[in-house]
Amino acid sequence: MFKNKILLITGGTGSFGNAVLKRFLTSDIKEIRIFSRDEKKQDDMRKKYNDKKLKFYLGDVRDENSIAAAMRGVDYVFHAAALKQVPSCEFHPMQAVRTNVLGTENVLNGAIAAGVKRVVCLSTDKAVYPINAMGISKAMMEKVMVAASRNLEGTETVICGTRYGNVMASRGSVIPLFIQQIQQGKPITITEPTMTRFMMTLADAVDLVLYAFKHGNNGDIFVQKAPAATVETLAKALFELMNKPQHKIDIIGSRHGEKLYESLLGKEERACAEDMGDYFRIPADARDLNYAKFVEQGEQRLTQALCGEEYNSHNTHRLDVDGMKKLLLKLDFMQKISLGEHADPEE
Ligand SMILES: O=c1ccn([C@@H]2O[C@H](COP(=O)(O)OP(=O)(O)O[C@H]3O[C@H](CO)[C@H](O)[C@H](O)[C@H]3O)[C@@H](O)[C@H]2O)c(=O)[nH]1
Repeated sequence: MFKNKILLITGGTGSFGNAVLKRFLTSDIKEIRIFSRDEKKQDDMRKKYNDKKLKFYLGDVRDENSIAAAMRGVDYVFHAAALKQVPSCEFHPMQAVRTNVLGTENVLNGAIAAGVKRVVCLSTDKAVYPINAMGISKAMMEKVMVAASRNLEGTETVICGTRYGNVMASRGSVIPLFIQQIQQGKPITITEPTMTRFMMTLADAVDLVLYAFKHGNNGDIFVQKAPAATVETLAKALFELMNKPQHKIDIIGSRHGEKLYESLLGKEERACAEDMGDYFRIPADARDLNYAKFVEQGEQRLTQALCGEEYNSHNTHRLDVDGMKKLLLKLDFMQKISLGEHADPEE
């Protein structure tokens, strides 16, 4: 199916890039281009995979020229390059704008100019009703993506997106942190016990992007249905899996730009979203910029949406401690930890 095809992954040295390319390396794809600004990680990947299908492109999504060079001949793009850390974006919001918003514009322009067939842009639940700079910049990224998708008549390009929640056990996230604290005999630091987060594995995130890749129409955003848990439930599940039921907890209060729960679909979006079983598809609003529709006429369906319910980590399926343990044990990382072995966070 991928014979003679070339895939470009922006931000390809990150955990998503590593996970997705493992799936493609075993396909009949001709070439996978890893585009990133991290020379050291590229070098590590080159050695680790040692595969002729992999080509490395040093560049930055902020730099159009570097994108143009990498895009030549490309068929598909997964756009994963982003500044993702909430705290650092909070202190440097213009850096988030440059990479997440303007960088996306550059990637899309480059892809359209090069005649790329499909582009999937990766977004996050933090882009829904955003309150922090990272989420705001990703919400703008989605708007840039949807707007670009409206101007593709006469081209071969399809541009769509995905939104996913926290990736369980990703580097720097709460699961490896709690595990380290437990292993070191230190109290675990809970921000707010009732705070909920969607629980997704890295494999789920890759599946979602591949689903969007196969099924996406111009301007669609795909969301995976996922369970959620409170931080307290997560902590108890880890205590039980690590045989430390009485481990001490410190409550530290929430951090910069944090929400009590995350939303994967706003209520306005949920009313328009198509339920596809494991996924929701949010189609782009197909109306044109006819001002009368916005100002004088309105639309019944959208008015109803204002009274609807969003899809968030408080109202999705809620995991109890046993459910959380089961999900955690799906991760190789967690299986090793529960056996007392060393394990690195999910790549
Ligand atoms: O010491 C801690 C750290 C976190 N948490 C809580 O654990 C949950 C998850 O925290 P993470 O830090 O794992 O994830 P966040 O939801 O805060 O978001 C993180 O993951 C995102 C991607 O999903 C981005 O990378 C973001 O920058 C990064 O902060 C949150 O409720 C948080 O308050 C604690 O209770 N104690």
